[in-house]
Amino acid sequence: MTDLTRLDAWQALAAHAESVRDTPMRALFDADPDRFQRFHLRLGDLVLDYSKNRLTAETLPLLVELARQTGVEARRDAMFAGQPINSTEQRSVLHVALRDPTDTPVLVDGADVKPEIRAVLERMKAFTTAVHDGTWRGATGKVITDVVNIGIGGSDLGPVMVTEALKPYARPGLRVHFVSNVDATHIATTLQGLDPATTLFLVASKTFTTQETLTNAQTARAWVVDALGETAVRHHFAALSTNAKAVEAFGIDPNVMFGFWDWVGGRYSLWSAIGLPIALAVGFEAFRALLDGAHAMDDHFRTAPLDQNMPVILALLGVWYGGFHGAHAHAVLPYDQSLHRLPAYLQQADMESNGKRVTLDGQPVAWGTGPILFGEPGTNGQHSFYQLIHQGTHLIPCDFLAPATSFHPLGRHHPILLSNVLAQAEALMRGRTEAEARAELEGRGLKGAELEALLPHIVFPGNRPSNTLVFRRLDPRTLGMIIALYEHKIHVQATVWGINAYDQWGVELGKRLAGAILPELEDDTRPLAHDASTNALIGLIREWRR
Ligand SMILES: O=P(O)(O)OC[C@H]1O[C@H](O)[C@H](O)[C@@H](O)[C@@H]1O
Repeated sequence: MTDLTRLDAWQALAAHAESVRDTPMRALFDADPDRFQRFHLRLGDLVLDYSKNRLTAETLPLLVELARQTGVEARRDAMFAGQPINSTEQRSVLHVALRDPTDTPVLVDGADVKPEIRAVLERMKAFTTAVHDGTWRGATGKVITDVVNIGIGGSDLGPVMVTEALKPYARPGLRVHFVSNVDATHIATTLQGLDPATTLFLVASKTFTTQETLTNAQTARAWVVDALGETAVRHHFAALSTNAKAVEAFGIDPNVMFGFWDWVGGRYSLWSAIGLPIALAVGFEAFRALLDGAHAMDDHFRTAPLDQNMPVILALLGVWYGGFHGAHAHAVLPYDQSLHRLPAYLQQADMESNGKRVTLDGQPVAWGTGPILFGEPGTNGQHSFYQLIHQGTHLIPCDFLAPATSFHPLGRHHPILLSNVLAQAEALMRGRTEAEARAELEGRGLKGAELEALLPHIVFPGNRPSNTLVFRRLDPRTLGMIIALYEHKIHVQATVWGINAYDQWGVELGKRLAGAILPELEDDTRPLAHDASTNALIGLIREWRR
């Protein structure tokens, strides 16, 4: 691949960045009352305001030119066409096909994948209905009251985030739980208070080889068998996986195995059979609305011109700050308690996708790739880490998310919440100048040395960028749009940086080494041949648990 930093568009952006370095956003707003009009996009009930960014009239065309020169349109189209863009694994990347309700064929190795997708969705719908209406019962004939999804990473984070976000749509009478960590505390505390006769387990694993998931699933299986006998397994376990053989070996009835395919990446899989816990929690109609929202964003991404394309704009802003303003981190700040797991979900989606150090052709990158992503729901974050975002030495672009309406219109809560999100974005953009700070201190009656001593501490540099996503309400469709927006943002950034967003080799080494250490923890007589630190720590654990 060509060196990104040698592209004309990159060079032009570098020069442009220098020329605008001393132009604060505050001045840009003062000079242009139409700045919001110029720098916002709307898709249905979702508005992206990106006007509080370090953008002049020249910036966006230069960024869009960079997208052109790095082949953003061609690679987007290659993804939608089912080409094997995940080149290290020779796989297509087709989460977009999962939510496309049209009959337009999508070919993988010459075969249309749409009929299989439809068939699995139909089976998920039938199963969801059967659990809800009590046709599907436990081994003793009791209706199911609790569903426990056992999975980790992409087989956990998406469904957890969505079921939390869509709690207002939850079906009464059915509780959905999630167990992911191999730490026994997770499954033990989840099973406390559950009745094996009314509990259904979903074993969610694309590969069905993941150690944490299989360990938890075996524990759950033993818990069921202990209470209800071996024959109960087929009444209390279903599987969401691509690995039919391993599912059968576990003893799960193939009739309740819901399949998906290697062209669905784990962290992009909530739209597949991995979404079954979502459908069980909120009903199949709401799950379908989630898919439809994502599809609306897919259509927008596929067809909107680059300079009016939400995912493209979000992606290019990230490239702008990472490449030309020294930003290494990105904050996602949902002012919606229902989205409290969105940052956790996006940590995997973004960092596992774009935490890469070599280009598609294996050359080390000479530019920054994916940022460190973090966040907390507002207003909790304000009382925690916002200090650093306002006055620290790091530039941290922020995404604020805000629903115009709440499902819990209690007293003044929602206006107070929204006043905070708007104020934070305003404060980051405007800051507080020395003159303003001085006037404030004088107003408080301070003067002389006392005033001068406090003054530098209460100056805010401002000019700190943020995007604000405002939506009417957090319904399934809007949530689908927001998730797809981030998926495509990640895709576009990977294209510009020339990396593969769809593999995750970085998680392998730790797994391999854990495989070597496990027998050493289970048998104290095994000799140790690690580094001095690892040997000493194993020795300490052996000693302390004696
Ligand atoms: O669904 P599974 O095959 O059990 O995989 C679960 C997770 O395993 C690994 O951690 C991968 O890096 C993740 O991308 C994946 O989501």
